[in-house]
Amino acid sequence: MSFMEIKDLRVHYPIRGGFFNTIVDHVHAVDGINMEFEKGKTYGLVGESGCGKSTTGKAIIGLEKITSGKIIYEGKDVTNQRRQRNSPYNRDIQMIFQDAHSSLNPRKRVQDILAEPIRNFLNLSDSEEKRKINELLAIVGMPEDAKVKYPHEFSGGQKQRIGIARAIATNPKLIIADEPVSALDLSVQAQVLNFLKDIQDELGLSYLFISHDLGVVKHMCDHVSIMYKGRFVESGSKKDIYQTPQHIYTKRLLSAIPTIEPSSRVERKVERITVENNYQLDNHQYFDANGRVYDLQAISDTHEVAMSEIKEGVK
Ligand SMILES: Nc1ncnc2c1ncn2[C@@H]1O[C@H](COP(=O)(O)OP(=O)(O)OP(=O)(O)O)[C@@H](O)[C@H]1O
Repeated sequence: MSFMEIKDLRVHYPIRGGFFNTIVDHVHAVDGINMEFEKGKTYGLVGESGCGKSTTGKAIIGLEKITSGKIIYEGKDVTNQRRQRNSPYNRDIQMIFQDAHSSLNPRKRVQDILAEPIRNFLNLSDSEEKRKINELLAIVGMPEDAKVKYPHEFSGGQKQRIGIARAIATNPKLIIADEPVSALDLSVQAQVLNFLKDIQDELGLSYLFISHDLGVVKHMCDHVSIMYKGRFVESGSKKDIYQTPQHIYTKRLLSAIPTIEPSSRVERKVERITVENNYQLDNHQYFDANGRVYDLQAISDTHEVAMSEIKEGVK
């Protein structure tokens, strides 16, 4: 049973120009997407830079204006309530950002950063608030004395943990995680991802996990939507998307995931020999002796994808 539905969501940004700075066109950043969220599940949103992932997340939480479409939360249309301070929707849907540093107020101590959502949404006494702050720090694995420090006194991974503590302060149902680990070192990435999974089980959270990295999404998500130019080209369970992708764009994205599996490394080497026997057209394409053009990203990976990318070419 889903607790939230996104229906035909569109966010179009006006492009202004001309002498009078009038609207001359629109960027269709999000162009008619549908989603459903169930408790305790993680939903991946994947696609290349500029395809509309962040705009989707921001529109859902209310940081971006929606051009059309609806958000139904627990059976109610909340599309126009998203920006209302202190609404149940604002309490239950939280967000964590790629850049934990700039999302934390540098002038506030950790205890004040964490107290803000608590004061906005939970009616606690001073002593209960202090207890809640200690509890949040313990959940995210930070020592109690962290609360008297400022954000700049922490490492990137620790700052992201503080961002997560702030997001879970209101006991949310859904956390929108926009590239939450892409600014972190690889070893810290794994720690934060595993930690997000642990608290998901403990707190019964759902995530909308936004990333350009299909490897990370595979590790985290139950359901995946592939976004291209504001639309979903394909959506399905993790198994569907990774084992039997249908859309050529999904196949291309999958073929670009680096692999450390020895058998795949041999396959790549064979492909590279094939590439060397062809002629390079530019940085992105090769053509073979018959004048057929291959996409570089595709040809450097599995043969199956390379074949499906063949186009009529110019020799
Ligand atoms: N405020 C804005 N005004 C006009 N266009 C915008 C605005 N914000 C985003 N866009 C455009 O909307 C499109 C989608 O942007 P968005 O940031 O959602 O992409 P993304 O998939 O999250 O990319 P990235 O992974 O690089 O963050 C892009 O073409 C972007 O240039």
